[in-house]
Amino acid sequence: DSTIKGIEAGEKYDGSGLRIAIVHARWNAAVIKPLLEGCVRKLVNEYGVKTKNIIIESVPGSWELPGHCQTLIRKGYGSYNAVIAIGVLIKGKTMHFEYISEQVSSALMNLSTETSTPVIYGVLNVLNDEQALLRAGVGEGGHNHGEDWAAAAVEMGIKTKV
Ligand SMILES: O=Nc1c(NC[C@H](O)[C@H](O)[C@H](O)CO)[nH]c(=O)[nH]c1=O
Repeated sequence: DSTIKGIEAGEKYDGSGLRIAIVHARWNAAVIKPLLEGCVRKLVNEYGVKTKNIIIESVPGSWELPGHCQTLIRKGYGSYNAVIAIGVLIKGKTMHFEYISEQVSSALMNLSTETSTPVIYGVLNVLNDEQALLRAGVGEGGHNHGEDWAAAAVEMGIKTKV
């Protein structure tokens, strides 16, 4: 899968010295659960990040992700090497999806560029449940994007470590 090769190109990263925060929404919990599990499993088993250095917090929905990531970065005084924001936006019958998705995406990007902490974009923007579950590794031919976000967090956490 080119996504995996693209993210994991380069040397094997040692995440044992990293401290990573994961902020996840609770909306669409059936998809959030495998994404979160896949992400943590990859951090620990593949990159050696210590479980005591993985801080996991939840927020009601994706709309709350940027604000809480900012709070953790500010409260942590730069002690997180990376923050992973996980959310699942599923298009409904209204324009709600577009308004949330657009704002959340740019807010997370701004947070990443305005602070010295890499903010990994772990928000699925999909049209239906089936698309969401496949991207959480559930179902035939699925791939768990939570694993990719873990790889990106470790790489960027190491590259920005002072
Ligand atoms: O509407 N759909 C979704 C959603 N709405 C709630 C929103 O993020 C926020 O929590 C509330 O508006 C309160 O501020 N949040 C999601 O993560 N996924 C969705 O698919």
